[in-house]
Amino acid sequence: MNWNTYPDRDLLALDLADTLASSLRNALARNDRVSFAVPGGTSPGPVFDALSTVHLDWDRVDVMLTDERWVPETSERSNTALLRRTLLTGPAAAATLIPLRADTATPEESLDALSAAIAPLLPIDVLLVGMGADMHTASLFPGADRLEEALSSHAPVLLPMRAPGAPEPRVTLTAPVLRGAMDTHVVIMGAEKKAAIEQARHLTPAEAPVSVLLGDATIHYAD
Ligand SMILES: O=C1O[C@H](COP(=O)(O)O)[C@@H](O)[C@H](O)[C@H]1O
Repeated sequence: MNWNTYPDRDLLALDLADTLASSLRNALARNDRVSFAVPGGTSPGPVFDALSTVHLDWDRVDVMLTDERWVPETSERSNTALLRRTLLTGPAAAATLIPLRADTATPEESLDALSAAIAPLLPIDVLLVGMGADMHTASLFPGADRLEEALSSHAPVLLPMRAPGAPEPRVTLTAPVLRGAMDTHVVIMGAEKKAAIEQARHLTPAEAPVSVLLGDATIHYAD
């Protein structure tokens, strides 16, 4: 894995937005349409703010989340709402959002329809993921009920996930989908996450799910 360490979080956001824009442009030069998978949570907002202002052929970009919490968009925990607020605005509003949430009581009821929309867009051209201090990435949490299935090389595109560390059910892209991305970036902030990601390399995927995609990834870090 390669490290990019930034003097502060503002510079990280600007520089990472620039890096992602270059990667998207390169992919757009090769393909009619490009898939771009992004995390939710607290870390990526400023990156999305910066990236949303960049001019590129957003109308040829399919944007999807790496994972979603099974909450309505009115919830402050909705990753989709974060995306609409921060990334899918300005020039980037021309991108197509591929939903990871539908209006059913459980993720299981919508899984087939959500998966069918994602499958034709694989492999992911440009992937940005976040990571929790517990070394989860997307919604691949240590101790989650379907983690073993999601880490398998035969895993389906998308799985529901429930975990002790997650207050609501989730849906998540699985390990083979994340690992198959053409260009992978990880955004982390704070010393606790830096120590966690360094430790993750020496642990099993079940203990440290983020380790499955660190091989070719670039880590973007600021304190
Ligand atoms: O719950 C989630 O957590 C991770 C990490 O989020 P952060 O708030 O620690 O930055 C995130 O990557 C994932 O997409 C999200 O659903």
